[in-house]
Amino acid sequence: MTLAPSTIERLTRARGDLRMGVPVVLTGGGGAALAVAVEALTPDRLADLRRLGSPELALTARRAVTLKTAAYDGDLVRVAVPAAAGVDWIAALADPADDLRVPMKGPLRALRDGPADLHRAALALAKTARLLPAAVLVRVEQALALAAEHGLTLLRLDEIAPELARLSPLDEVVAARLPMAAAGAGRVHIFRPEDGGDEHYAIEVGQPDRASPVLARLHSACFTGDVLGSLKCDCGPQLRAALAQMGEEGAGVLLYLNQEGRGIGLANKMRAYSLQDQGFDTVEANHRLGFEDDERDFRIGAEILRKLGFSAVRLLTNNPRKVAMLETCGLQVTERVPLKVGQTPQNAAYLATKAAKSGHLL
Ligand SMILES: Nc1nc2c(ncn2[C@@H]2O[C@H](COP(=O)(O)OP(=O)(O)OP(=O)(O)O)[C@@H](O)[C@H]2O)c(=O)[nH]1
Ligand SMILES: [Zn+2]
Repeated sequence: MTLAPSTIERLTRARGDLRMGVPVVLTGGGGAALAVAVEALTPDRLADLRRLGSPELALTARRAVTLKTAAYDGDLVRVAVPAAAGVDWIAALADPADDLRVPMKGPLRALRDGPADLHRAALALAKTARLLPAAVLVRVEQALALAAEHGLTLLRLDEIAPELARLSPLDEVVAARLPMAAAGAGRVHIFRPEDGGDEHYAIEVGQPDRASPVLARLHSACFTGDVLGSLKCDCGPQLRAALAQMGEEGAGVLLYLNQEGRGIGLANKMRAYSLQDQGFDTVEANHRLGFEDDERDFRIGAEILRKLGFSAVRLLTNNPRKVAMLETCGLQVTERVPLKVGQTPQNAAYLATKAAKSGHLL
């Protein structure tokens, strides 16, 4: 009988739990803790956690810079949650929305004793659940009994670490013909990751020859640009120009990767936009939220290309990192084809920041 969920299945379940505000039990390094995502933390849950121990707030080192708190654990900080602090106090540390209005959040007591592995895992899970990278943890003794009694998902660090590091296998679910304005002979393939993550799409134009380099674009989802015609970025015009060029050449492959907001999700991207309205640039906004500039996993694109039988590409991009990552993943990039469309007065500063800070070629 193998009815019990596997590690990958429990990981998927844990992401759902975190999004709903349900605690997840993490064990490893000789200890155990209950973790709740800050974004979904309610006063009742916080009170329940306090009955078990002293809550600690885990934030990334990026967020710690804005809070002017030393990140003793390198990539993260553990802040002691005072007895009088409520959900609002915790949320204000995790979410930069009110940083400018309420700049003084301290004094904060950053913890430095003991390992931070459980906190690190909680932050990794929150990120993959597309939540703010912030979690409240309470150390517990009887982790197994607690999980069993309350029906909580239990994850052992040694079993989830390899899963979090590796690329989840992607399976093609279905493919169907799709005539498009830009390219009549289109075919859409849907790929589904086994870890319950977002599906990704491949749009094949014509019948590209697998024996020679294919004109390819790895396009990250941008709901605001692709669908709404946002003037803040150049995504929509890039998407249409790439399909048009494939249509003109009669062959190509466009991957539409659901890595909205450079991998932070649409809600967090909108939080970043709101910070941009306060005067921060695209990179600073990500950092204030606690993210890296770019949280995308480019291995996904490489894997889908390989699954479709492609080993060499002419890549439509202005981003040298995409070229480098594809090559690291074993795909040959015979040519970088520039894609310069969609410049507007509203996105000039955004594109200049990408060139100055993220190495994009103007
Ligand atoms: N976090 C964040 N994401 C943004 C912002 N503006 C656009 N994006 C996202 O940035 C990504 C842009 O994707 P791409 O156009 O494929 O990638 P790129 O790195 O710009 O490279 P090329 O377009 O290939 O040159 C999309 O996922 C957008 O949703 C922003 O201000 N903040
Ligand atoms: Zn965009």
